[in-house]
Amino acid sequence: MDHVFIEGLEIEALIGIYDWERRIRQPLVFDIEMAFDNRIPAASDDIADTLNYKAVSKRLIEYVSASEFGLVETLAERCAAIVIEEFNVASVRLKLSKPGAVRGARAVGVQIQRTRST
Ligand SMILES: Nc1nc2c(c(=O)[nH]1)N=C([C@H](O)[C@@H](O)CO)CN2
Repeated sequence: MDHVFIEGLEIEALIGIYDWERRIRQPLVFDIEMAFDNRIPAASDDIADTLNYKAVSKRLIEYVSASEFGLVETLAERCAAIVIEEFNVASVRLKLSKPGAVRGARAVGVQIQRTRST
């Protein structure tokens, strides 16, 4: 299966379980891999036939910027659902990193894989 990917998409959000985290915005980084048959846009050379990574990025920036969840698990799940439902993607792997959240670690976070239920 082919994929369309978005790597290192940085978005600031209000996220975290501690009081101090509810008062600031923190950078989050998304790495997203979406299953898609790229043979159709490759044959037509038409952007309308693609899974448009710019459109997906724009939608996630809008959603994540306005979100206020406590856990990265919750935000990752909602973002995967947006990709599957709004962009008709059959399967998505999404890694959500929270850089600098834990002293000594470059980043912490979650990685999930979700498949559309038919
Ligand atoms: N599995 C998780 N562990 C932790 C989370 C989380 O969202 N998922 N969040 C925190 C704090 O908000 C942390 O990021 C602040 O340093 C701790 N553990």
